[in-house]
Amino acid sequence: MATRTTSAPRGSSNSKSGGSGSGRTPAKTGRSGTGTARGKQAAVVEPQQPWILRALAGVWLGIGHVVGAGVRRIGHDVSDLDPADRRDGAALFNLALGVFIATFAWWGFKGWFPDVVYSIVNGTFGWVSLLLPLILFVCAFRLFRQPWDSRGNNRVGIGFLIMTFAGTGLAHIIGGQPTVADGFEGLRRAGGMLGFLAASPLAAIHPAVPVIVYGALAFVSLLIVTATPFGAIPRRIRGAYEHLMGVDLVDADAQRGDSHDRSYLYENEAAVEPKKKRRKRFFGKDRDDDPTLEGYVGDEAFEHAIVDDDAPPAKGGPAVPPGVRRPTQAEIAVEKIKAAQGLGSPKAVADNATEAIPLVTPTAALSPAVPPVIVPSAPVGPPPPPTPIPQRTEQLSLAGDVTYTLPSSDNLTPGSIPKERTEANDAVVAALTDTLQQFNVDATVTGFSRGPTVTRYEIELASGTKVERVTALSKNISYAVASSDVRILSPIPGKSAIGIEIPNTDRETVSLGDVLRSQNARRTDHPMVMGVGKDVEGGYVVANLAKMPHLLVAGATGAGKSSFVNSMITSILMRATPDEVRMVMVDPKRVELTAYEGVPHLITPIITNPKKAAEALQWVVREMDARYDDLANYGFKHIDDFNKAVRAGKVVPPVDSKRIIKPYPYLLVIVDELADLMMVAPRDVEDSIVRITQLARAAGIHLVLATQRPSVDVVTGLIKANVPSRMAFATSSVTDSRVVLDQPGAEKLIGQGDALFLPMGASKAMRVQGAWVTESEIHRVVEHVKGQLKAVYRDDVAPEAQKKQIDDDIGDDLEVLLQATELVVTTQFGSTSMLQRKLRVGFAKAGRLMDLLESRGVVGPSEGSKARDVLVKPDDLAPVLAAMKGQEAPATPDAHTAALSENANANIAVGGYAEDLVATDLERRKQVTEYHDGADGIDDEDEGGEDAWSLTGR
Ligand SMILES: Nc1ncnc2c1ncn2[C@@H]1O[C@H](COP(=O)(O)OP(=O)(O)OP(=O)(O)O)[C@@H](O)[C@H]1O
Repeated sequence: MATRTTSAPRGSSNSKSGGSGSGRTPAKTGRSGTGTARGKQAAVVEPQQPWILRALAGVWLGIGHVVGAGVRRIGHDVSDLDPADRRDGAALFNLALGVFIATFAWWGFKGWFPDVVYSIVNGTFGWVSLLLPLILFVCAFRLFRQPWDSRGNNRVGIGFLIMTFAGTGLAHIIGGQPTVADGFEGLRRAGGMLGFLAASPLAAIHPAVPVIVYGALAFVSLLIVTATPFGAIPRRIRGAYEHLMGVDLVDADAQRGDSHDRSYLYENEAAVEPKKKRRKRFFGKDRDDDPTLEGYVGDEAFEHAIVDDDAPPAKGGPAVPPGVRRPTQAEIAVEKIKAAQGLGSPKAVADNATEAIPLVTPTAALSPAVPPVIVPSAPVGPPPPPTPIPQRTEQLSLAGDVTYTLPSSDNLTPGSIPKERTEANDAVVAALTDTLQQFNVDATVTGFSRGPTVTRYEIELASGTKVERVTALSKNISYAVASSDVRILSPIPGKSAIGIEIPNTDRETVSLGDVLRSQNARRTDHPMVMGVGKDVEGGYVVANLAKMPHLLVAGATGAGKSSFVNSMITSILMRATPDEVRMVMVDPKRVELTAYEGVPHLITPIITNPKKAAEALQWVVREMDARYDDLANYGFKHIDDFNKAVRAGKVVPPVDSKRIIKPYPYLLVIVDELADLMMVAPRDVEDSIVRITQLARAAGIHLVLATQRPSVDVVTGLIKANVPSRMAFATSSVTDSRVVLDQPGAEKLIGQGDALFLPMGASKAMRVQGAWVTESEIHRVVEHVKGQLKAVYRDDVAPEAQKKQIDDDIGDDLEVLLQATELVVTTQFGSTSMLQRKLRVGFAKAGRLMDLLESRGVVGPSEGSKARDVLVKPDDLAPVLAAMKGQEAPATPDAHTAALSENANANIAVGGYAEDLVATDLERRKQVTEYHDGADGIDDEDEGGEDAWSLTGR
């Protein structure tokens, strides 16, 4: 692409970023560590080494830095290299070794030590050892000047190795193929021992074979060292000719403008580049430092598998008069967009911009003269019209001929029209491009998609630019856009681009009504579908709770959990009848879910007591077992199949059973603060949750667990392993984010409904802005559903749930206190020692029980060693016991009768329910629970193959 060929010079960018440190991750990190900090450490001698070694290393490095500073100033000055990138120690070693070999190989120095080394080097490589100093000098030069270019350095090193090997083979043939038997002198004058070993086996076939093989290998090694692909050889030869003869063939061609390579030169204004630079390029010298080399077709072939396929001007295109520069692709692109903007048609602008964006050069994009040609990647449309959600007539007749209408969508008000692009976005684009430019990162902002809370800006890198160079800038970007909540996605899933998510200074609220009226929400009438919110691209996100199948919602206080839970419950109330979905709500905070008290979808009053909540979870386990028994007895794998068969009349109870089999509704269990439950009964709660989550999917039972304390003692490993879908709102620490999502990210969210949604099966979390539903909307919906049906609660879910809490001072002693009361009242004898004996408790406990009895008015005050007066008559025992249990009054059979008749009046089938009141747990397992009112409601068609979540169009 032109963006790449015409990008800012890599060499210069690297050289200029020196000193910043954060401007890039050094190339050597691939080998030696993770970035600048590590690079800096690498220059420091390990502390455990003896001081003498540290001192020597320090001296060596000091000399290396001095020599390196000089070498970096030769020619094109690269002395502002980042200190963390330097590899002066290694470079100095190459240089010193080269000088040392040159002393005897080139300058004939004598002495025992040079003689020994000479024998080794010359005996190994023959006369090729004459080239070794040169090779080492080149390596040292590269290491001093381009230490960050590890790939380039490796390439040159490998090229030289092959060249040396091939050279010794050829030298062996040229030197007359001496053998070991002829003595070492002969080998030294040829290719040394290495040449002998390399060439003699091939020469045994035919003397021409090693010449051909090593000749070819030497040629290839030359191409590798100079980074010349085969296709670029003619150009290099032409460059050599030009250099030798002083003719500027390249310019002449460029003016004709009819070749691929020449087109590049037009784009890079290379037609006017000084000859000196082109000469450098030909010799492969400084190619990484030479701005004109960037993108030179084929130059990078050894380093980059993908060769740029930029569209050059067509062959034989219109000639450009000498002296007139052909417009670059980028300029053409910008002109196109300008023209489209002139038309005033947003579509034309978008079309042309889409076409043009890939062609915009960084220079064009960064130039203040040219406005950033950036459009939202996915143009955002207006919210769905507030048309009513279609009524689902087939599901609305409840058992007993009750007509139930779902709440009208008018109850949920439409949100504001989302904006595609605002001034705030333009300001951020300018700040981003400016930051990239300042740090010489060869990348460009190619587009953005504006979501309600954050906008994701897309950055494309030029060929050869490391992703880390952008990610390392995260703090600078935060600084530039004045936001601490910058999140970098590398890459954006499914795109070769880096995403930078930056909060909108002008954020928008996502109305639940809009989400539920969106296309995807309308496409299915599955009763468990909820409106989640909007993603970063502005698409509506809806999710099927039945497919999740269990969800963990976590986030710091005030991050938006309760609002999410409200949206979820309201979605269910808007879309499902009580026959389709029943709910158990646990709200230890006591305030969050009170608005839903009395909705007919509840099977028990909202549970606020954590102890009762733990019991309710155990009830859910029993309910699940009962459903499983039914599935097993009738041979079904999923409750949906069972329900289908029931509706088709294919499920017949045993002849002697009075049971009426009805479809099971989905059961949604919502816990608004898991931490409170885990505090009172961690083991029981965890056991129940794990059992439910492992099995409940097939039974149509789904859990939603919300917590503001996503620590490991609340969201234990076992719970996590079994709750596959996660919704993370802003967390207070990265640790919390890891607990919820197994990855960081949630700590960077900005609260107020900003969330990362990781549904089951998704590998990457999706950023969404949660749907928002106001209290008055909730009130309207709840009034509608309550106005049609009264809630019919089961007693056995959380028997004490609707009753008063036991007094704190009784604590865990309720059972024994009841026994003591019974004992004292029936015997009318208030003695502590009697309690000790009869209840088998210690003196201290018996004394405490007596104090409790006194505080409840059962006995009088202590009278020394005498027994206390008993103030309650045996006839009044029952109300006293009830009061101690926290009950208003003892439950009477009449209360049940009244409830049952009320249900009957509401035409709800209560047969199963009445039976359950008398059934023991054991019997229940056999008989199968039928707390539900009998429904014919789950529309199974909608479930096939549908994902747990999906994005809609707008
Ligand atoms: N989806 C949303 N859209 C807009 N604003 C929201 C959204 N969700 C939450 N907020 C804002 O954030 C505030 C706090 O949200 P919420 O009460 O849901 O937080 P929470 O996580 O439940 O906190 P806590 O744990 O203390 O109850 C809300 O009062 C509202 O102003």
